[in-house]
Amino acid sequence: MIQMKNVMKQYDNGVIAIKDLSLTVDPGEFLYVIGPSGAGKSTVIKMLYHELKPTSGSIQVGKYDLATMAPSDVPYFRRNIGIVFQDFKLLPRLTVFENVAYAMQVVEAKDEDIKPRVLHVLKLVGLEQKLRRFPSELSGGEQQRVAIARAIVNAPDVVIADEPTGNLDPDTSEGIMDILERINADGTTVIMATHNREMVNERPHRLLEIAGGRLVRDEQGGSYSDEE
Ligand SMILES: Nc1ncnc2c1ncn2[C@@H]1O[C@H](COP(=O)(O)OP(=O)(O)OP(=O)(O)O)[C@@H](O)[C@H]1O
Repeated sequence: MIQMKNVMKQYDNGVIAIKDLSLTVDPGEFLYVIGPSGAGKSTVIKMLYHELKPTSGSIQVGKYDLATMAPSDVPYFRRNIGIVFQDFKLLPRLTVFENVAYAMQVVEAKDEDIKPRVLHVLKLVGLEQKLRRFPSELSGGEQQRVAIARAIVNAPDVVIADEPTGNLDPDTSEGIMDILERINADGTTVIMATHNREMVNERPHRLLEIAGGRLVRDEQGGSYSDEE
């Protein structure tokens, strides 16, 4: 379902962030991407959702070849991928309900489908009581729940999360992980970059470690020790 082959990424300033990365992810996997600061984790994540293009090599996500995808295909590709950021990136002037509904409106979902689906995913993340709140009236954990609801509202095959618990305290992070694992248990592939050692060790999943722009470890249920 996801295949990266000999991917290299060089930024305009000459920095080679990813040197030669090959990787296959099967449908329904839960994958952590770990590594020290500057290792290239965000670069990989951004290439997977086509925010960045590889300088060379190929990336296949579902039926899309991201190196050659026509611009007109990008919205269709994005529909099938949910993205969660460390800083939530909610629209501040929209309510909880509207933030999630907006993700369906941009892919031109039918009006009559939007309300029931948005209510369903907000219930799934435990926010059915806060539909009319604005992001500024929510805790960080609640904002991240809205962001996850938004990421899954179009029923994507893949959810990609870049440090989703990076701004949250340990208890709140547990709640976010519970939700991501529940989504994964329903069949959605989850790919998550993280620095959170405890989380990785307490909830073992496939572990990819990147260092200096290369994949240095790919291990099912691997642990993340202090030396890394
Ligand atoms: N827009 C950019 N332009 C130039 N260089 C960049 C850019 N973004 C990242 N880099 C460089 O690419 C390398 C990899 O960065 P990346 O953000 O992918 O690392 P990371 O593993 O996600 O780090 P962190 O854990 O700190 O978020 C670093 O050397 C970084 O300085």
